[in-house]
Amino acid sequence: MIRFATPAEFNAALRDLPMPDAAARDAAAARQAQLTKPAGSLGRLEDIALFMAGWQGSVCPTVDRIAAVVFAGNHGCAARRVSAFPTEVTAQMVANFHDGGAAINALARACGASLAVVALDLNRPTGDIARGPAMSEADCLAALNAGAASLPDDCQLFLPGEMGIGNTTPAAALCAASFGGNAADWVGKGTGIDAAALVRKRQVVDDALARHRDDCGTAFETLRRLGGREIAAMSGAMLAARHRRIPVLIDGFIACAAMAPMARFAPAITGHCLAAHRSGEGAHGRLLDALGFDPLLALDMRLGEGSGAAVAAQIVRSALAAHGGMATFEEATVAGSP
Ligand SMILES: Cc1cc2ncn([C@H]3O[C@H](COP(=O)(O)O)[C@@H](O)[C@H]3O)c2cc1C
Ligand SMILES: O=C(O)c1cccnc1
Repeated sequence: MIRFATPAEFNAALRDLPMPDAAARDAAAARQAQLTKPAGSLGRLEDIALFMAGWQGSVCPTVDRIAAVVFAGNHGCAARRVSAFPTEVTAQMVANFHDGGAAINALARACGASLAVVALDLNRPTGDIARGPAMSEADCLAALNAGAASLPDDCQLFLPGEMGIGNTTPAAALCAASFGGNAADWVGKGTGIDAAALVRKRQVVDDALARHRDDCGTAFETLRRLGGREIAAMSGAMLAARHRRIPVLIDGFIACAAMAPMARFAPAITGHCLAAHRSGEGAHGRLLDALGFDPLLALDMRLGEGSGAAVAAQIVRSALAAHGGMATFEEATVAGSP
């Protein structure tokens, strides 16, 4: 199991990324060319099947074991009233996840995913990013490692999710530090804030950028200064997944923001990931573009929790069902192209 003992080890793990199995991908492409359909007629389902073949190292990849993990954390900057909801909701929603009543519970059940919940020090919010770093080195490493340790052993597709009142604020700051621009480019309405809260939220992000931007020289330092525990946990989990060649479906704005500092310093990190959807959060389209993702869905969801990833997992299942389950022209004695 991968573990990051120091910030340098985390940054180094980003430089040494395994690549997909090109031979398995080529074999899957050759099979696809034989299936009883016009070439390319299953569109992006065909791309998904090849993506999964490469990462699973198999001509007919399968996706029987899907794992969703929701990471939860609290944020110092939430005291600045940047969310439409109070911070107690984070812990209350964790209880709801355990009781099976949240959207991700229902959507994970629907796509056949297991669901685990990792609550990270909810009674100890991060530091206010407008005034100082979100986390100490030790706190940030602990969060990264909690994420890396959360991946089940035998998982074939990983769906990281998050819950943390206020977390679209650090997410916006991470985007600006990683890809440029300021609060006006990256701050959106989150849970549905009013105009006054939007002004406060932009101020927090601009203050945080003024304070930290020049010190964001590595992925670790960017996450430590501007992130949050559940965000760093998603980063650690997605990086650990790469080292185990487990493909990832990335959810909405916050999950993509967890990828942003890693992608800034190691653009190849996105290679084992598909973007599940474009969420309703205003800047998510811009973030997807910056990461080089073309999302599978656009359903105006803006929830988080991994909910969009769980919906998109059904598309991955369909892609592999077609790829593995269809007959070839020869098997079905259907005439191929002349
Ligand atoms: C009941 C409830 C359930 C949620 N599940 C996800 N979020 C989402 O909303 C939060 C981010 O928005 P903001 O930055 O505006 O606080 C995160 O917790 C995110 O996961 C929820 C929010 C609420 C209120
Ligand atoms: O895009 C998301 O995942 C999102 C947007 C708003 C609030 N919570 C999550």
